Amino acid sequence: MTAMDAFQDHYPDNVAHCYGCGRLNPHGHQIKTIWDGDETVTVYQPEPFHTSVPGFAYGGLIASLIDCHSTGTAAAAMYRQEGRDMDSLPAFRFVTASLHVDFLKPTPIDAPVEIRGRVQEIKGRKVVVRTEVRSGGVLTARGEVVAVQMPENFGA
Ligand SMILES: CCCCCCCC/C=C\CCCCCCCC(=O)SCCNC(=O)CCNC(=O)[C@H](O)C(C)(C)COP(=O)(O)OP(=O)(O)OC[C@H]1O[C@@H](n2cnc3c(N)ncnc32)[C@H](O)[C@@H]1OP(=O)(O)O
Repeated sequence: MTAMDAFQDHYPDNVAHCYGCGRLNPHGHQIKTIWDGDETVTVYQPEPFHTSVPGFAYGGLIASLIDCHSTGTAAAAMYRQEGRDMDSLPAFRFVTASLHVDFLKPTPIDAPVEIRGRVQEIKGRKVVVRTEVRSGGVLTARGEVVAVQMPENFGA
């Protein structure tokens, strides 16, 4: 893979339909996340229909971006820890066990948001990711996600 490939571009087709991050979901956000040193970065431009209070983004959008940025970060961190290529099998599939968001300031809707994540902990099947959301360089939200490798019997 090249340095600019997004993590989500490597998700196998059968897990590429997520509303937040699936490249095969035409109605979804289709976020793209890359490494920047030890941090991960996603940049996303909200649309006018993501409005909460006019001029500002809906909190659910911000939570969704944090969520999928973090599950992607969790998968990428596992590959990095094991020194594996992101296209190698078996794939590390992560789902969200816990999503915590602090909304610090309103997030403007008319400017790109930048989400940066750092891996806080990797333990067994669990990865904890801390994220910060900025608009125009201003910190507007913080998140913490517990991502867990999807069990074989997921949804059973
Ligand atoms: C970059 C490379 C790319 C290559 C390819 C990659 C492949 C693709 C990758 C990705 C695909 C895309 C996927 C997108 C996903 C987007 C996000 C979503 O919207 S996901 C939908 C919403 N989430 C659910 O529906 C989960 C429902 N919950 C469950 O199924 C279970 O509760 C699950 C799997 C999350 C955990 O259940 P257990 O039985 O497997 O896990 P236990 O053994 O209990 O816990 C493991 C560890 O996690 C902690 N944990 C579990 N639940 C927790 C919670 N709620 N809060 C805090 N910690 C929790 C536990 O304390 C434990 O940690 P301790 O080992 O003790 O340190």
